Formats: sequence, structure tokens, C-alpha cells
Amino acid sequence: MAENPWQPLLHTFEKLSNCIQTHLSNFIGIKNTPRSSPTIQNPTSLDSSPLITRTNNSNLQKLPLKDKSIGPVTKEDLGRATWTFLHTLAAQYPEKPTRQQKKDVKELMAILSRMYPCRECADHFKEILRSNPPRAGSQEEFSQWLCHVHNTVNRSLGKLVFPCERVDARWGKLECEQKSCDLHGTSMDF
Ligand SMILES: Cc1cc2nc3c(=O)[nH]c(=O)nc-3n(C[C@H](O)[C@H](O)[C@H](O)COP(=O)(O)OP(=O)(O)OC[C@H]3O[C@@H](n4cnc5c(N)ncnc54)[C@H](O)[C@@H]3O)c2cc1C
Repeated sequence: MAENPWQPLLHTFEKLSNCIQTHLSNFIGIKNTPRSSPTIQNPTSLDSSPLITRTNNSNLQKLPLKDKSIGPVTKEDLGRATWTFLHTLAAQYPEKPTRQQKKDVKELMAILSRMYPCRECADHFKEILRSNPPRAGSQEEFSQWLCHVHNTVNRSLGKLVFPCERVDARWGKLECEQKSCDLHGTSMDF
């Protein structure tokens, strides 16, 4: 049978339409599935992929789903991340800090007590700082002070107290090639 004379034109039109659809989908953040391969990939289950695919017929394509790991940050997540930051900072802190570094620690703690993004924690921390002003004359002094302060928070939350003599074993320096992460102190005494 002779080929439909409109076939090449229809084919070109289909390609053009797919192309426009793809660009629009990218623009609004929906993943496009080519028209020629409609698929159903388990639309009801929340598997490891954050996306689900539905048929093109229903015009529902890949839609972003909420993934537990990218859900809202809890007070606990924030706390763990902040303690990781602070204890790592203390582990990296120089043996002989400069005057500026000691000042920075005090300012950082003061800023945390004002801007920590959990109001009750910030207020609580402000109180703790009032009776335990930051001590950052050396690496050891800072990491021990921080451990003590963290334990004060732990106690108020009914958590176990951490043995501060083990703080260096728990929080080591960052593993960076050629000590490129080390903070440099001073050789002078302040
Ligand atoms: C400044 C600040 C104030 C906070 N205030 C509050 C508050 O008022 N109310 C509230 O509900 N939550 C508060 N949090 C959060 C709370 O401290 C915990 O981070 C959160 O409850 C999660 O606890 P976690 O048991 O997973 O371990 P975290 O207490 O987050 O500790 C993380 C890890 O640090 C180690 N660790 C524990 N104690 C010490 C220590 N003393 N020294 C060294 N390492 C230690 C342990 O290995 C532990 O797994 C605060 C957090 C911060 C940073």
C-alpha cells in the first residue's frame, strides 16, 4: 500500500510537539516521559526514588514526592548538626589561639545564644553562657569548656552526661589532605 503522503509531516509535528513538551516540563520542574513509551512504575508505593511515574493518558507524569531524608529539619537534627560543628571547631582550634580567635569564639557563642534557630534552645543557651562564659585560651580549654556546656544541656534534657576526658577520642580533627583544614594560631603569647 502507498505511504500516506501526510506521514512525514505528521512525524515532524510529533517531534516538534515532544520537544515543546520537554522544554515546558523542564521549565516547571516535572520530568517528561516520551509519548511513545507510556509506563506505570508502581504509582502507589513510595520506593527509594523520590519520583513516581503515571501514565501519559492521565496526563500525570513524574511528580516530586516528599522524601523523609529531605523533610523539615527537627530540633534534634539541628542540635546534632550544631554540636558537630562546635565540637569540630573545638578540635581544630589552635593550641595557641590569637587574640582574634579567642574573641571570635566569644562572639560566636553570643551570636548562637541570640540567633540559634530554636527560640527555647537559644534562651536556654544564653542562661548557660551567663554562668559558664566561654573559655578558649587553648584547644584543650575550649574543647573541655564546650563538653561541659554540652553536658549542661544534656542534663537539662535528661540525657546521659558525656565523659569529657574522652572528648578528643569522639571529636577528632577534620581529615584533610596536607593539614589544609587546620586553623593557624600564633607563636606569640597573648
Ligand atoms: C546550643 C544548643 C542548645 C540546645 N538547647 C536545647 C534545648 O533547650 N532544648 C532541646 O530540646 N534541645 C536543645 N538542643 C538540642 C539538643 O542538645 C540535642 O542536640 C538534640 O536533643 C539531639 O540529641 P542527641 O541525643 O542526638 O545528641 P546530641 O546532644 O545532639 O549530641 C551529638 C553527639 O555528641 C556527642 N556528645 C554528647 N554529649 C557530648 C558532650 N558533652 N561533649 C562532647 N560530645 C558529646 C555524642 O556522641 C552525641 O551522639 C540544643 C542544641 C544546641 C547546639
